[in-house]
Amino acid sequence: MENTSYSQLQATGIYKSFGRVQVLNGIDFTMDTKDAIGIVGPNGAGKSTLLSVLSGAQAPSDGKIILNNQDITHTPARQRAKQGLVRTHQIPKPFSGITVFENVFVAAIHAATNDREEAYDMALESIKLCGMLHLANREADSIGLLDRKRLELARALATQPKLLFLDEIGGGLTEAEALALVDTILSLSERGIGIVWIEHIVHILLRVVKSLICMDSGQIIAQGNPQAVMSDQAVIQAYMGGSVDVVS
Ligand SMILES: Nc1ncnc2c1ncn2[C@@H]1O[C@H](COP(=O)(O)OP(=O)(O)OP(=O)(O)O)[C@@H](O)[C@H]1O
Repeated sequence: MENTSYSQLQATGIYKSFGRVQVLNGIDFTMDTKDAIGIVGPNGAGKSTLLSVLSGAQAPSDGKIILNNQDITHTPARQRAKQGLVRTHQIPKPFSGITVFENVFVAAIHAATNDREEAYDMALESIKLCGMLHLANREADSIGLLDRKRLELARALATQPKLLFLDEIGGGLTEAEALALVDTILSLSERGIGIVWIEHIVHILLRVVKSLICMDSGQIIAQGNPQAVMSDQAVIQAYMGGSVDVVS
């Protein structure tokens, strides 16, 4: 599952409003398969909405999204997944009534290949990578939160992503559980999958990402070296003067 092909995503002048509420306010964002980027920011900053717009779940109100020199601004999420742009969700939503393996297989057959044998192999490798082989035949409904998060990751991996967007995949986990996920995510980055990870547990995030973006009120207020971003005055102010957890 080594990702050898290069992919570049470029979003410029992204705006998104819901009715009168302006949620994204002129975002410029560029990444490629070499990147591991974290996104932080206070609640309501627009982080999840940005991932939705980049992955195609929601259309921007204005702006342009280019993937490998091709305009995908109006390309639906399912098509973007086939092009290698995939996101996980804050609240994992496995298909109920089927097994862990079947959940991952469905993802592979929908986004990666029409060949059932190939989809089987992709699903198996994704499940192994996420340390879930022992749970492959369990009903997806019956597993705990950490394993549901792993399943969310395995389903995303089975689509053979080039750029993977993780939305608070550590949320709700204990410290030890979140650390267990870090190793898996690091191995994906090492395999050449570009990672964008929104996470409130910053010291966990900083174990993986090489650069950090802080958003507030629909804008990027700081970006670059993670430690520099977390000690930036505008970032500290955005967290309402409170100190930001950067212990690593
Ligand atoms: N579908 C929607 N309709 C109306 N408002 C929305 C919709 N989706 C998001 N919003 C609003 O947009 C703002 C940004 O939400 P978003 O979830 O992107 O923020 P976030 O930075 O990811 O927050 P959190 O860290 O709490 O998850 C919030 O005020 C939210 O209520």
